[in-house]
Amino acid sequence: MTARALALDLFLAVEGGRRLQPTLSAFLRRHALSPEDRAFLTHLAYGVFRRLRYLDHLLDPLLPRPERLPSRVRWALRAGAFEFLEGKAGHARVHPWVEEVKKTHPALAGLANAVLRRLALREAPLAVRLSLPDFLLEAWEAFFQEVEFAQAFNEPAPLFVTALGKPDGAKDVKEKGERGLRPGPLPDSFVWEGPAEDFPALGLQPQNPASLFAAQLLGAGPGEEVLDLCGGAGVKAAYLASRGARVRSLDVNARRQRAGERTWRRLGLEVAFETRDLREPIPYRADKVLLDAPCTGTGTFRTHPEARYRLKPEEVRAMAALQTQLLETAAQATRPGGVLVYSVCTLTEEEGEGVVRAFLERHPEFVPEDFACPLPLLRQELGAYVRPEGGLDGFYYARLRRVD
Ligand SMILES: C[S@@+](CC[C@H](N)C(=O)[O-])C[C@H]1O[C@@H](n2cnc3c(N)ncnc32)[C@H](O)[C@@H]1O
Repeated sequence: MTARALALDLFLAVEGGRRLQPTLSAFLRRHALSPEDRAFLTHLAYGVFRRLRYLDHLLDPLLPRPERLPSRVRWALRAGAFEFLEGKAGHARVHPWVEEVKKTHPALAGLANAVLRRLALREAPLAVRLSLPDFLLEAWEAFFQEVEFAQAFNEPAPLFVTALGKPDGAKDVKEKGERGLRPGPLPDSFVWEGPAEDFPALGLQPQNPASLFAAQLLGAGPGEEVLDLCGGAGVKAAYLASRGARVRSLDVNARRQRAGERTWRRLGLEVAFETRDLREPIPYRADKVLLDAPCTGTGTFRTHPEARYRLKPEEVRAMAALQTQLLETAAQATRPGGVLVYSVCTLTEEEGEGVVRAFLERHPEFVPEDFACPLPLLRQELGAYVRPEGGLDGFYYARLRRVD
């Protein structure tokens, strides 16, 4: 099977509701592709979904009824249009996609050929050029007073890894420099320049620096007790444990927790996992509490490009309501004098400052603390929003101290 045929299968699977990243990983595991084909399939998959709205904008005027075209043919045209945007020469991009169309819809091969040859750049509104939902771009313009940062969601990112293992793991990793590691934007964060490896065997964990900073912001020292709420597979918990904290990680998803537990055990890290729905109060208290809440994920549109076409405005409100409930549990679990860090990998006002502002009005026993963030920021007023540039995910953090 050609990489192009696999790409079309992948596009159809994602159109059918599957998530791009795990589906692509499964395809790469299942099919024996050459390194060049693996790279091509990956590039095509992310590229097409990152530019989908603009690709349709280029194609639609050339198609009498785009919505009536068989899906597989439409995806072949989108992929051909993506290669056009990338500047690939006509013969190298048109013929292979026409051949793919011929295999399943021979009667449409002529149309595909004509459309791919006639492609031309067209003016488009900003949301179309960036392939983002109108409502989100409007909200960002109003809240951040700019939207240029969103261009970065369509650019590839380096692979960031965090050094785990012993508290001096970063030093060990620097000594492994010959493997192609260079320093990232935070302590213990590195850029991995080689092909993917068995990272836990190297004491490394793939992790975006913006995600790592949420754990670092907690400021948990060796021996300190930490509650990691909505801990998932415990990526942040593992980092905190590697720095000597005693971590209890709670999440409603037992499957995720089991996967994390296996990984962290290999690294010799101890994290106490417990499965709980955190909309209910919990019987634990700690001086350091991290709530890395579920969210709409708009800050991770680079790695989950399909999510932008699925997001509905009402989901932002629904997530903010859930985050508000989870924050109540986190507040109860924070001891007087303790620190509560709230983080989300999204850039909406409602799920960031909105949730925290309403929380502070209900809870005068908490005050927001200023903090320095070494990552580039979009806004720092009540908490901070990370600018998603240079491969960083967009994140929001607030650091709250319980002062009663
Ligand atoms: C942003 S992810 C957490 C990622 C994790 N902290 C990490 O660093 O890998 C949000 C998590 O919230 C969990 N979650 C969603 N609703 C929940 C609930 N009602 N109670 C507990 N956990 C919940 C999800 O299962 C998911 O793992």
